[in-house]
Formats: sequence, C-alpha cells, structure tokens
Amino acid sequence: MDLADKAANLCVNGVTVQKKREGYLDWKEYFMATAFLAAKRSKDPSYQVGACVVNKENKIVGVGYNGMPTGCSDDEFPWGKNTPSPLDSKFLYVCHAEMNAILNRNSADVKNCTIYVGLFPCNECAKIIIQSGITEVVYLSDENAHKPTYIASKKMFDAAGVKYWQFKPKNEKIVINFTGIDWESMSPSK
Ligand SMILES: Nc1ccn([C@H]2C[C@H](O)[C@@H](COP(=O)(O)O)O2)c(=O)n1
Ligand SMILES: [Zn+2]
Repeated sequence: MDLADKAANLCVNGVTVQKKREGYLDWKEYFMATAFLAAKRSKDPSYQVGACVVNKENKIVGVGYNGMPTGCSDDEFPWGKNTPSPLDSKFLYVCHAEMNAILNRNSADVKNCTIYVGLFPCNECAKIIIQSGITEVVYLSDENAHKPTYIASKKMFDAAGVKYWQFKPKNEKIVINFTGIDWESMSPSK
C-alpha cells in the first residue's frame, strides 16, 4: 500500500477514530485520467488522444479516443501522414476523440457538460462541441496553439461562450496496478 493511501487515524479521548483515506483522485484528475486511459485504445501510431464528457452531477456520460469509423478496419485504413495522395493518409478518415466521446454519449444530450481532453480540440471538434451544448473544455496540452486550426477553435469558443482552461495535474503519473488492491485495508472490520 502506498503511504499516501493510508487512512489517517485520529486519537480522540483515547479512542482511535478512522478518518477517510487520503491520496484519492479528485474529480478533475479522475476525469482527465479517464480520458488518458481511453487514449490507450487508440491505434494511431503518432498521436493517441482521449476525451471524457462529464455532466453537472460529476457523472461521466461519454468517453472516446481517436480512431477509424465503425466498419473501417484499423488494419486496412491508413495511419500515415505524409503521403502523396491525401486518400492514403489518415486525415480524411480518423474520427477525433472529442467527436467519438460526444457521439458515444449514454445520455439524451450533453448540454452544459464539460469535456476533458488530452489535446486542445481542433476546429472541427470545436464546432461539434459548441453544437452539442458542451460549455466547458478542459485540456492538458495546447501544443498546436500556433496553428490556424486551433486559433479558429478558440475564436469559436470565445464567440460561443464556451469556457476553456488548461489542466495542471497534481500527479505526473497515476499508476494502475492490477495486483495493487489491498483487501486487508478494505475490510470493514479493520
Ligand atoms: N484534439 C485532438 C487533436 C487530435 N486528435 C487526433 C487526430 C489524429 O488521429 C491525431 C492527430 O494527428 P496528427 O495530425 O497530429 O498526426 O490526433 C484528436 O483526436 N483530438
Ligand atoms: Zn478534432
């Protein structure tokens, strides 16, 4: 068990009171980590992007990653970038993480939701975000900020009143360890 995972105990009048566990993920870390986990599903060799849509009740209503459309085989459609013909590169085919997260929603709509995404949305995804009623974008990287595509996204978000801000993670890494569950410490009798 990680030290940060240990529950802090407090001694009150000689009685040990068990306090809640420390070191848990806060909501924002949890949602961004969910986006990053989804990105692990991407087959794109150069960029793996994930997105997670969350409603006002902190419930996840959609998750997605960049990938080929349904029915368009990951093995047959191209993943290259600098090809002589645009038809042989990925750009005309790949669905971006944001679009997939919104289309994968398990709620009637995503109005007033927040989208967490690894990379700032491109102009095409910005349009989809605005039209879907999402009002907040939380992103980790803005490495394409200088490109017209991304400048256009910001122009549209500003005009449409969609708030956007950069997520600064508290933890550089969040490790998922499938052997890491400490059943002892989870037992109610402890
Ligand atoms: N916000 C974003 C930005 C990019 N993507 C996807 C689209 C491509 O698969 C890849 C970027 O490709 P690149 O042109 O940089 O090789 O990432 C996305 O899903 N969401
Ligand atoms: Zn996009």
